[in-house]
Amino acid sequence: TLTGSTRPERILAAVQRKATKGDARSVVNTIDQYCRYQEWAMNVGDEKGAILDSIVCEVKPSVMLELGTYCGYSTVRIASMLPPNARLLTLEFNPAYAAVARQVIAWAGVEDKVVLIEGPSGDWIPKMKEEFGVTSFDLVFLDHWKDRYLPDTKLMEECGLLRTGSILLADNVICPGTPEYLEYVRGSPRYESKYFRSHLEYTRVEDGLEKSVFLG
Ligand SMILES: Nc1ncnc2c1ncn2[C@@H]1O[C@H](Cn2cc(CNC(=O)c3cc([N+](=O)[O-])cc(O)c3O)nn2)[C@@H](O)[C@H]1O
Ligand SMILES: [Mg+2]
Repeated sequence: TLTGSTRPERILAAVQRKATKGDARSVVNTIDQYCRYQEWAMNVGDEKGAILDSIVCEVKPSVMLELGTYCGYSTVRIASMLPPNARLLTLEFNPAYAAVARQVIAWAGVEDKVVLIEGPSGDWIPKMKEEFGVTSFDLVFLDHWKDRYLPDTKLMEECGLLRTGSILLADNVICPGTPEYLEYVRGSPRYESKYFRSHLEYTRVEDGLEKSVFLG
C-alpha cells in the first residue's frame, strides 16, 4: 500500500502503474508528470533534462559517471541515449533510494548499460580503476550533495579519472547552488566552463547546468 511509503516509493509505484515496461521515454515522461502534478521531487526534470540529452548526444560517451542516482530518472534518461556498448556508472549512497532506482532502471529496460554502485562517492571514486576497469570518464553528471561537487572533482583529477576533453556537467549550480564548485571550474585554467540557463525542475525558479571541459 502507499500509506507510509516514501516519495521515491510512490514515484516507483507510478512508473509501474503507468509507464510501458521496456520503454525508457515512457518512464521519463511518467516521472515528469508525477513530479509536476502530484508531488515535487529532485529529478533533473524535463527542461534541464533536454539540455542533458543534447550534451550526451554531442559527447557520445563510452564511459560515463553519474553522482547521485536518487530514483534513477536521469540514469534512465542518459542510458536511453547511449549506444549498446557504452557504460553509465551511477553512484548512490542511500540504500533505499538505490533499491528504488534499480527497479526504475529495470522497468525502463536499460539495466544492461547501467552499473549502479551503492556507497559514498568519496569512497568509490578512488576505486573506479581497480574495481570497474575505468581508464577515464568521457562525461560526468554531478547531481549529488552540492558540497561534494568540488571535493569529488578534485578527487577525480587526483585519481587520473579525467583526460583532456573530459566533460563535467553539474546540476543545480544556481539553486540550491554550488558556489565553491562554480568558482573553481570558472577560475581554473584547467577548465573551459559554460553556463546553460534553465529553471529548477518543475518550477519557474532560475537554475542551470554548468558544462566544464577539462583541458588536462
Ligand atoms: N556523496 C554522495 N555519494 C553518493 N550519493 C550521494 C552523495 N551525496 C548525496 N547522494 C545521494 O544523491 C541522491 C540525491 N540527492 C541529491 C542531493 C543533492 N541534491 C539536492 O539536494 C537537490 C536539491 C534540489 N532542491 O532542493 O531544489 C534540487 C535538485 O535538483 C537537487 O539535486 N541530495 N540527495 C540522494 O539519494 C543521496 O543519497
Ligand atoms: Mg539536481
